[in-house]
Amino acid sequence: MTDKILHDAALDYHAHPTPGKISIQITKPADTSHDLTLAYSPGVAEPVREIAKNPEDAYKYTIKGNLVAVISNGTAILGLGNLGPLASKPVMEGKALLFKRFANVDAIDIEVKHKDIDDFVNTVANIADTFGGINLEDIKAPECFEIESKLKKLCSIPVFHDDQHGTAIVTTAGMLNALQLQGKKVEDCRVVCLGAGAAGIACSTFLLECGVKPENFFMIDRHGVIRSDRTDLNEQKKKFINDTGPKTLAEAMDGADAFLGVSGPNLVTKEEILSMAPKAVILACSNPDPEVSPALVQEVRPDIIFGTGRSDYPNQINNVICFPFLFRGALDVRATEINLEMKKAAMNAIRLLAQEPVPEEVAHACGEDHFEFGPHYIMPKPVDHRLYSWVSKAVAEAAVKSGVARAPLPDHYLENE
Ligand SMILES: NC(=O)C1=CN([C@@H]2O[C@H](COP(=O)(O)OP(=O)(O)OC[C@H]3O[C@@H](n4cnc5c(N)ncnc54)[C@H](OP(=O)(O)O)[C@@H]3O)[C@@H](O)[C@H]2O)C=CC1
Ligand SMILES: CC(=O)C(=O)O
Ligand SMILES: [Mg+2]
Repeated sequence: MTDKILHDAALDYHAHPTPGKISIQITKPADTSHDLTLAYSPGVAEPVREIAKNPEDAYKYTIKGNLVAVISNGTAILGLGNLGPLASKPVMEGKALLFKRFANVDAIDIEVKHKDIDDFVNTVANIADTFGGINLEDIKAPECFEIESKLKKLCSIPVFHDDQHGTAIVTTAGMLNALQLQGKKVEDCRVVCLGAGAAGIACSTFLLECGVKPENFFMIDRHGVIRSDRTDLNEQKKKFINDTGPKTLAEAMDGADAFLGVSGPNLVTKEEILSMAPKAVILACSNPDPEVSPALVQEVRPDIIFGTGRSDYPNQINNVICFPFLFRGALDVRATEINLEMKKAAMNAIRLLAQEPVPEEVAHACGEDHFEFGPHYIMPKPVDHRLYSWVSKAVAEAAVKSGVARAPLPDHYLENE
């Protein structure tokens, strides 16, 4: 598809037949005066009184338990930058669409104008009880770290910054699978991460948690490798200081086994790709335009396993493969938070599902005849219905096991055991 055709088709899709991508539907009869007596006055007073006595009853009588707020301030919209809250609305509506389509989670977008971090935090904290969970989205670093940490303390429902943790879960699953296919041991690999923001810091933390050695790991921002001789590092970046040699992206890429891009478009050169180790891995996740073009990598280094954040190339590495299913599991057991155990469970479920035989209908939905675990299929497709049971169940079980569930595992998770 040319850029012009995509531009026109995307605008047409968003504008027609009704503007936007989501709407609200009613779930109870509202046709007769009896229906209205129950739905509104006087009947509605009964659940009001019950919830006033016992706030947990909000889960019983309202949509709360299946409702997620997708909240942004528009400071890091995909890889497009700080374009403000209103411009982020199509992305947030998109996340709501994905929540509903893939995991039957009702989600509503909220775009927040604010003066400072506390203004944003107070706005979100003051409306948090409406929802069963909060998905923070496209909030730039380093503010996102303070925002998430303050909100976690103030809210009794899961607060999850998707660009940090959803991205960390999918990139780690993709990286581990790709390295396995290339016959490389993660603990021996030299890994480069371009991007030290919301996604970069969280992805790097998770990769180190899952076996990458700190001495083999190079994080890079606009000013080069994160090293101790830099005077401009924030506290999160300082955790990734590596003084073993490289100062630039080009130096770090020389001999690297893996590259993770969570930065911006077209930042990696042909020479840098050529200098990577044999059978390397590149996950260029910047949206909508990756750090390096798939065509270039295919042309100069066909031995490299390559993934992007987009759905129109093989190996989509995008947090859509995680967040709908992760929240499904968390909501199903009324988890109070999304902890490390739940994130690891999601990562492993995604990673292992990719190694299973793929139903034909999944391949057909993606315009292909067949998918098989290999260089062009390292991750499950978002349309794979098995993500619902695999990831949600793993997350719910981990929540119960780690003591953050307020409800038992629902029966439907136990049915296939
Ligand atoms: N595929 C997926 O699922 C996801 C992809 N992403 C992508 O990751 C990217 C970053 O998102 P996010 O972390 O939320 O944004 P942030 O604004 O929090 O972080 C951006 C990071 O990228 C670095 N960066 C930007 N431009 C350059 C450059 N020219 N050279 C080197 N480093 C650069 C910044 O460096 P500095 O610190 O010096 O400013 C910063 O560390 C976006 O493109 C986004 O689309 C994000 C989430 C999910
Ligand atoms: C996918 C996503 O969340 C992003 O690019 O910001
Ligand atoms: Mg995002």
